[in-house]
Amino acid sequence: MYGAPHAGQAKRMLLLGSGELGKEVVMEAQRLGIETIAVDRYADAPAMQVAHRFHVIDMLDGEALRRVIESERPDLIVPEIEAIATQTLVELEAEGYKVVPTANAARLTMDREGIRRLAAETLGLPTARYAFADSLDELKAAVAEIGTPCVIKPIMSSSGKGQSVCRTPEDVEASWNYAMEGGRAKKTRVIVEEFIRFDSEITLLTVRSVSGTTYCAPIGHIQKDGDYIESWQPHEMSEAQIQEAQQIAGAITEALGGYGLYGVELFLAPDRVYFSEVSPRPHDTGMVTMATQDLSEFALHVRAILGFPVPGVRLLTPGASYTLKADRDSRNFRIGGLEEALSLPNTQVRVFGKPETKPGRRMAVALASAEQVEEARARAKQAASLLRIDYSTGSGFHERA
Ligand SMILES: Nc1ncnc2c1ncn2[C@@H]1O[C@H](COP(=O)(O)OP(=O)(O)OP(=O)(O)O)[C@@H](O)[C@H]1O
Ligand SMILES: NCC(=O)N[C@@H]1O[C@H](COP(=O)([O-])[O-])[C@@H](O)[C@H]1O
Ligand SMILES: [Mg+2]
Repeated sequence: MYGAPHAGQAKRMLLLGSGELGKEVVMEAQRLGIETIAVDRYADAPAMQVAHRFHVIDMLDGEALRRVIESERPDLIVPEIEAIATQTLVELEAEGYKVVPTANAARLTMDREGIRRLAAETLGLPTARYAFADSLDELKAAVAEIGTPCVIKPIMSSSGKGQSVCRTPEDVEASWNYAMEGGRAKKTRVIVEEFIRFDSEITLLTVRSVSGTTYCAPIGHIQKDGDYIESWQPHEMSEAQIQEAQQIAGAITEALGGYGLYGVELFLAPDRVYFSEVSPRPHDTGMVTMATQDLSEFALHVRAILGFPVPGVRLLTPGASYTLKADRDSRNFRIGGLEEALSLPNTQVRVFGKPETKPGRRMAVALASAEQVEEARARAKQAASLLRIDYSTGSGFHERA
């Protein structure tokens, strides 16, 4: 039981990170009458535009994080990105705050080392071979140990930022420099991973709730430069592969605990399924569920974290998503082509409302459903290709249509 938003007995949810995924979480929470507070490092972030109120802080600053949380006293703290002062979340949880799914899950997934060591060393799950390095010299030694090609990533980054494939020992320095520019936190540590030649890769959305653990139909996806551009559901897999994937997802999510939706990333290789990483929150490739499932990944997350039942998830139709990305820096742009994109049957568009473009920044996504996955993929791709970003060289003032 809880009261109305803004009333004394409201249930308050505070999001740490306010991107496109958080925006949908806020909207789903509001459907259940929750008071929502969005936090991020910049103003006008997508979730801030739909939340009851917002705060702009550096979420890696533990003191600033504590101040905001103590001033809002939320019932639920919902991490939406990785780069947060997670040690402060661990302390706040010990003081009685509820962190979703748990503060430890946020802490372990914040850097690639925590989650990789848990998966590979504690749980014995199959992963790419890996090593860590804190300097260029250490990286050279790590690459020699793992061999080339290998993938080099800052331990704290997401959406492929700072990630590169190192094909020969001569590439190591360029990979190191790229990682140093791309990491989100001021950390110099990187992970080197064996390059896995997989047939395909999937996200297995896994929901932990009072009703137990439920798996969504597998989502296939394609990544470019470490960031997703296209996803579809269901991804065709053998029964044996599905069993293997669910076993891995069950093991890692049980170890992280709590209630909520997890996005478990897996590589499907001819000989086995590899664990790659896991988000203790809705996943970008899972945006497709807005077009395919009775409950989207966002609705599922909200239900689970509020302690409500999730008796099951139904896949209503095959579907696909395709992203629209910017290619340059601008604060003065317009997104167009919705008339054309939406003229395609069974197509939807989400425009995130980010105030600024950057090279590679995801600004919108096209969603489509169809009787067959391939048809949905073609339709989502076509819809996204009809969307466009116009970069005005005009006055710098917002133009109002
Ligand atoms: N060891 C590997 N072998 C082969 N490909 C890899 C490897 N590691 C990563 N990749 C490719 O790069 C993509 C992004 O890697 P990863 O998920 O680790 O990065 P990320 O920055 O955490 O991305 P996101 O935040 O979008 O999940 C993977 O989905 C996969 O396509
Ligand atoms: N792969 C993780 C992911 O997709 N996260 C989503 O992107 C936002 C950051 O976008 P930005 O970098 O464009 O601000 C995050 O806030 C989250 O919604
Ligand atoms: Mg990933």
